[in-house]
Amino acid sequence: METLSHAITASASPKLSLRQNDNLSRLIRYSHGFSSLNLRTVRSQRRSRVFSKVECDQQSSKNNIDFSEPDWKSKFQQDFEKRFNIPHITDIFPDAHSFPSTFCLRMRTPVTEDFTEGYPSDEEWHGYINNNDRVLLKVIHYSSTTSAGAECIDPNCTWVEQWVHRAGPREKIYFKPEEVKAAIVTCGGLCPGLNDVIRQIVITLQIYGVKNIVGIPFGYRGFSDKDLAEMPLSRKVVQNIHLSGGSLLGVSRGGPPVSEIVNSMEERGINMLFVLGGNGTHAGANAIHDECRKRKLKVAVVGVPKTIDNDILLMDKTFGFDTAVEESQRAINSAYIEAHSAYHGIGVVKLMGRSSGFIAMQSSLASGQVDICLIPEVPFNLHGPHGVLRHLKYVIETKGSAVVCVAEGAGQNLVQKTNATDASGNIVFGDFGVHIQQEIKKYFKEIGIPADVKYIDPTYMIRACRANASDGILCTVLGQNAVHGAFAGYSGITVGICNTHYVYFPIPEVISHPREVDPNSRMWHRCLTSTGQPDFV
Ligand SMILES: Nc1ncnc2c1ncn2[C@@H]1O[C@H](COP(=O)(O)OP(=O)(O)OP(=O)(O)O)[C@@H](O)[C@H]1O
Ligand SMILES: O=P(O)(O)OC[C@H]1O[C@](O)(CO)[C@@H](O)[C@@H]1O
Ligand SMILES: [Mg+2]
Repeated sequence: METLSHAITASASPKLSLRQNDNLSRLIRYSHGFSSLNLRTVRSQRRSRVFSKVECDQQSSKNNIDFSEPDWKSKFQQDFEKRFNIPHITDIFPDAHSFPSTFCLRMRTPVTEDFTEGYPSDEEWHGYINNNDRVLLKVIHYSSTTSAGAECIDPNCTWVEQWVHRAGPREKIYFKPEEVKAAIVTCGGLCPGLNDVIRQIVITLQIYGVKNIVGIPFGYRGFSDKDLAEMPLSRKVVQNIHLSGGSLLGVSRGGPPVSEIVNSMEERGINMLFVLGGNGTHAGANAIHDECRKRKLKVAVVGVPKTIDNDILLMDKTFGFDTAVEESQRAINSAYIEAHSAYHGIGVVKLMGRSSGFIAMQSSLASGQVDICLIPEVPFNLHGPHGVLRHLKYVIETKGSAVVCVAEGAGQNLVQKTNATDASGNIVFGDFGVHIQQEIKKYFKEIGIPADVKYIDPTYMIRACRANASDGILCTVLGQNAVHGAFAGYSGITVGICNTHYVYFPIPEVISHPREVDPNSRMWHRCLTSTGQPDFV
């Protein structure tokens, strides 16, 4: 189905200025409420077309939204509620029994006995979340589509409350702890905090009374590779794992088809699966959830979004991102010291972030030492009167040294395509860091100004480390909430932080496309204010 946003971005007029790009991105957001879309397509097309209001109107009618109808807002909200409904076991097992929760913090001792005499509970305790509790997804009321970062639904930017489900322990649970076999799997690239999340999932499962907990080694591959044995997990095993980075279970890209994964889950008797990973992993988790439903299996599949790239939609941030930004400071500071101590020193730092520039933007903001920040979401020229190199010359002439921070995915139109993909099918990028370093050297040679260029690529150092305190807390809450969601009978969901509150999202809504830096957002504008860089097109 061609979605509204898709259609908006579907055709082209090459090379937009930063301001034009801003307009387009604002209007993409403008349509976002109605549809999901493939952002890979949008990103490549986003720079290629200016959007008109007439077209928006045309498209909105295509999507059965007529803003002139007096009740369009309630229709939108009903549609939103449907989209953000979180799948529940009772959807396929209407007669599924629920039980009083075994999760009760008033219990004096952890559950170690069998439940032969019934489940322990404390009727006085009121620490549960009501299933009807909701959290506001958007908290700003923009009065105009021209407001910075405006995310509008209709041309008047009408305030429309959008509610999502609050995460946390429920009073009724849909799994008997003694019948649960829970499995945890970590997929994709490494990310600070994976061990913290594994640890909290295990600890919380045990508090519910689950004894059969296993780790699946090396991502989805662990479901199919007969040489990889599942790892029994307990509080004792995970007690100190958060003190080091990486994943106790190991990670991998690629892996078996979904049907094989579900076959393996059936063979092993897994009825709760916790999946830690990024957008690819979540696409897999959702497919596993669908397959389990197709086979009428009473299984809860719950995701915990993991990515240093911060490219998962709708959440304040993903765990590991803060730590990656913090680690990046060392690279930027080294680049600054090298550049500052050299005659006409230029430090270039390349930071990870496959298709989203969040790490580069936030790291530049945090350091205060960056003069030019280049991210994939904002087009730029290297050469020409408004190009990066001309501005670099100006910085050298006025400040004596400069620091350039580039995101891994920036400037891909300027480097040779690799035509390679990794085991999961992700495109392997050309090395823009090396390219810009060479271009800077060439340019200064050509104009006859000496320049001492130092290139730093910290690569995996920003993610192969232990989570910082703030990520540690985030991981703790997300891990616990993942278990609460599974026991509450939800499946095909993921946990997130939304306006500082914790929520459950249906998986498809957070991965319909990778989240990107909005060039019209206040945060990008703040970054520009901080670096002092101009528009490079
Ligand atoms: N559309 C999909 N359907 C099913 N499985 C998928 C899909 N996309 C990716 N996967 C599987 O998910 C796993 C992880 O995917 P991927 O390597 O893209 O990492 P990711 O979860 O996006 O994390 P990262 O942020 O580190 O890239 C792989 O095992 C891959 O096979
Ligand atoms: O571990 P790999 O496959 O080299 O992955 C690198 C990619 O993973 C990430 O760290 C997370 O998606 C990206 O920033 C980076 O592009
Ligand atoms: Mg990914």
